[in-house]
Amino acid sequence: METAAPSAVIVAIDGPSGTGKSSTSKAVAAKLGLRYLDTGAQYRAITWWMITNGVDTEDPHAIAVAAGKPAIVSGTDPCAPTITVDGLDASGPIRTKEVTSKVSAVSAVPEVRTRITELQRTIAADADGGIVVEGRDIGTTVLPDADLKVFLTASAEARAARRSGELKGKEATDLAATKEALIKRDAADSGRKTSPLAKAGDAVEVDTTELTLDQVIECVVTLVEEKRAGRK
Ligand SMILES: Nc1ncnc2c1ncn2[C@@H]1O[C@H](COP(=O)(O)OP(=O)(O)O)[C@@H](O)[C@H]1O
Ligand SMILES: Nc1ccn([C@H]2C[C@H](O)[C@@H](COP(=O)(O)OP(=O)(O)O)O2)c(=O)n1
Repeated sequence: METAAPSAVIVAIDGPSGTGKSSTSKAVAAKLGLRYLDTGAQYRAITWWMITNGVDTEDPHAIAVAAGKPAIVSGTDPCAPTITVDGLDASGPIRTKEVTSKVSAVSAVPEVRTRITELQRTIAADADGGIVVEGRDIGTTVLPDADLKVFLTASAEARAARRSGELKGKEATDLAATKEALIKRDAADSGRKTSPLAKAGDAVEVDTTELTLDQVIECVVTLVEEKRAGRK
């Protein structure tokens, strides 16, 4: 596996849904002049492609056969991240309830993980100044040599409240249903055989339940700066 230039810092941020991975990673990357990669968006993009191309998302064999077909391209500017599938802007369609309900099944298929993991490693290796990569298995599988690994957690109540606040006005939602869907997705992501959601042994765990987003961002920025100082 190729690695980025020695001065570059690679930060892996993992954790379950609603713990603040995306918001924290984007802000940390923007503050520190790093690139940013949302790996969940890539799994959502391949799921959207399967749905729109008539692939049965409950058939792992059909998913495996199609896994190499879509061209998925991620733009890594933390101030304006983008994702396209076969040249089409997928940033809106990948956030629908349908994609959210099917993404765990699609991302559990080993051929999908191999394909997307390769893309992620290439993007990280090409990020000259360094990158913040967020997901579920970045510290454990995708970038096990990352300079800093952070594992974000928060209570299911806090995570559901954050998510339903976000969904309001877009698609009908209620707190109990959001919490139930979130717990179901956590269980599927943590229980799959290939590269499950897990904290790496050398990750710093940050419980964000009682923290504001700004406090979490500050905490991670400090951790990155400490790592950089330690390498000098
Ligand atoms: N510490 C926090 N306190 C309150 N709200 C937060 C916090 N962290 C994130 N949020 C909000 O919660 C929602 C989900 O955050 P997000 O970064 O998308 O989480 P994840 O990527 O882990 O699913 C967003 O609307 C975000 O603004
Ligand atoms: N590194 C990753 C990132 C996401 N996934 C899968 C599992 C997740 O439920 C989905 C969607 O991830 P995403 O980060 O967009 O989800 P949330 O923002 O937490 O709702 O993708 C994965 O398997 N591995």
